[in-house]
Amino acid sequence: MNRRYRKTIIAGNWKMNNTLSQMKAFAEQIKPIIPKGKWCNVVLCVPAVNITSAVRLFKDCHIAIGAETCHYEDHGAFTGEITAEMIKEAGAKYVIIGHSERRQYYNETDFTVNKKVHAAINAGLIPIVCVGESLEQRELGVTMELISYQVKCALANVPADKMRHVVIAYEPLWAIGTGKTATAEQAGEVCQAIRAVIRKLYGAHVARSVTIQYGGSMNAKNAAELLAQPDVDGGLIGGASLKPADFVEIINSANQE
Ligand SMILES: O=C(CO)COP(=O)(O)O
Repeated sequence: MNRRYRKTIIAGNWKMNNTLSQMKAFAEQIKPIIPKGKWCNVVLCVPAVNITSAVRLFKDCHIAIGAETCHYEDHGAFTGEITAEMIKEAGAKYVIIGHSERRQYYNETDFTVNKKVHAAINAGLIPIVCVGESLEQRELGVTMELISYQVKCALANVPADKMRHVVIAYEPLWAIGTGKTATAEQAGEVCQAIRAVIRKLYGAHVARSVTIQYGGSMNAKNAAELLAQPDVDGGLIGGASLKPADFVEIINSANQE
């Protein structure tokens, strides 16, 4: 019922996959099968070099485009990096911030995640902020504390009126690319806890409006069950977003919710 207050967002995270020609082939395959009168929002986050082409290629089928990271400064001597404004001008609407692979391999910290969230908002992009615990942390029983800490850090000094344009993605590290999905109950429980943190920070009205996704081995088979959880408002999908038929099946599951 609360879904009326917020958007369901199915977002693919292509990571370092799909060249321009592979993306063109994907677009050809998905166009005839993607549902038309959809009400969930569909996003593909693609490698930065392909953002402009992706915007053009997927316009007809109403797929919005996102980047996979951005820098937190608005310009400067940061060889190889790109700003949120560059992403925005390239035509993207979203940017993933703080993905666990960025945290693990590129020294992304809760502090830089917060700076990037601000950079994204200032540029007019919707940040998809990733949080999630490792298997060790889950086994130690500190999942909720950790998630709460990550959410609070990411949203530090973000004013309430900007929260309508912030998406949180709960991605347990042990479920990413492993084929091991969180149970619907586990996903629902943590997404509910994230909403409770947002409620404490911003009040019930804002908490009700924020889209919270689940990510981690979501696929055509398990999507419906995960998306049936009242606090799971969509998915951030890696592997299955590379296959047009599977991705469409996930979109169809979301449309039925
Ligand atoms: O990291 C993810 C999305 O950001 C999840 O990846 P998989 O769906 O491949 O597990």
